[in-house]
Amino acid sequence: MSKDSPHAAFSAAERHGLYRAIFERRDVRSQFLPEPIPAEVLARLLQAAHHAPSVGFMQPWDFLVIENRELRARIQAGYARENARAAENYRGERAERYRRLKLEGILDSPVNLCITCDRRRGGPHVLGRNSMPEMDRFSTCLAVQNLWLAARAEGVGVGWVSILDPVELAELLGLPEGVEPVAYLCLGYVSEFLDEPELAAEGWRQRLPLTELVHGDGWGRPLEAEALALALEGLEPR
Ligand SMILES: Cc1cc2c(cc1C)N(C[C@H](O)[C@H](O)[C@H](O)COP(=O)(O)O)c1[nH]c(=O)[nH]c(=O)c1N2
Repeated sequence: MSKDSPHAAFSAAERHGLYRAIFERRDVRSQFLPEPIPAEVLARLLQAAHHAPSVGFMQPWDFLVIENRELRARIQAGYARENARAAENYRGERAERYRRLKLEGILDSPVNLCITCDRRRGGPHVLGRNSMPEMDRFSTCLAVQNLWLAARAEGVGVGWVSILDPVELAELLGLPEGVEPVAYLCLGYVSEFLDEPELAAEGWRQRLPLTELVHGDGWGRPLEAEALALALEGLEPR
């Protein structure tokens, strides 16, 4: 343990770097640059993803690195169809606003990555998955987040596209039975990382106050720990 890191904490500079990645990570759709991501950088991102926690150490993920433009164009066509369907959920001004949002960068980014969940991995009895079988999907999401944060530290933007028919996507990617697409991601360097989520900047939805989301000994009960309540109120707005 080093002198400036009691209780095995990181140094102040290291902590700063980690929190920077967390607070400055963005979902990127509009700011992709076409230049390729060097193989060493992409390899580091995949390694970060592979070091995510997983239920029973199941490691249910696989990573499909998708470069072929023709395949990506077919995936984007599926997006366009699904997005038109999604737009029908809105009326009037909200519908107009929805149609103006750019919600994918499938062809603008130099590479796409599909992170899948192999529900069969580790056999029928995975430690920790007996009562909550969905834990494999949640584990896969943690791999996504590891990659997303590491990418921010590397200056690489990531955009998650979920406006896709999972059955069609699985077919296009030749996924075997029992393997599901969890995250379809667009990756590339960017012209800028926005200061706030694009949906907030576009006036679609704002970040909720954290103080309203932290409860005490039960839903809706106030925090017993007064010091924590005060500390939450004292946080700098982000
Ligand atoms: C599971 C999941 C699925 C999606 C997303 C995220 C996640 C976690 N997001 C990105 C989402 O809109 C974004 O994370 C929030 O708006 C917050 O912005 P930042 O990520 O903080 O920039 C997203 N964005 C988008 O433009 N098209 C999409 O289909 C999706 N799908």
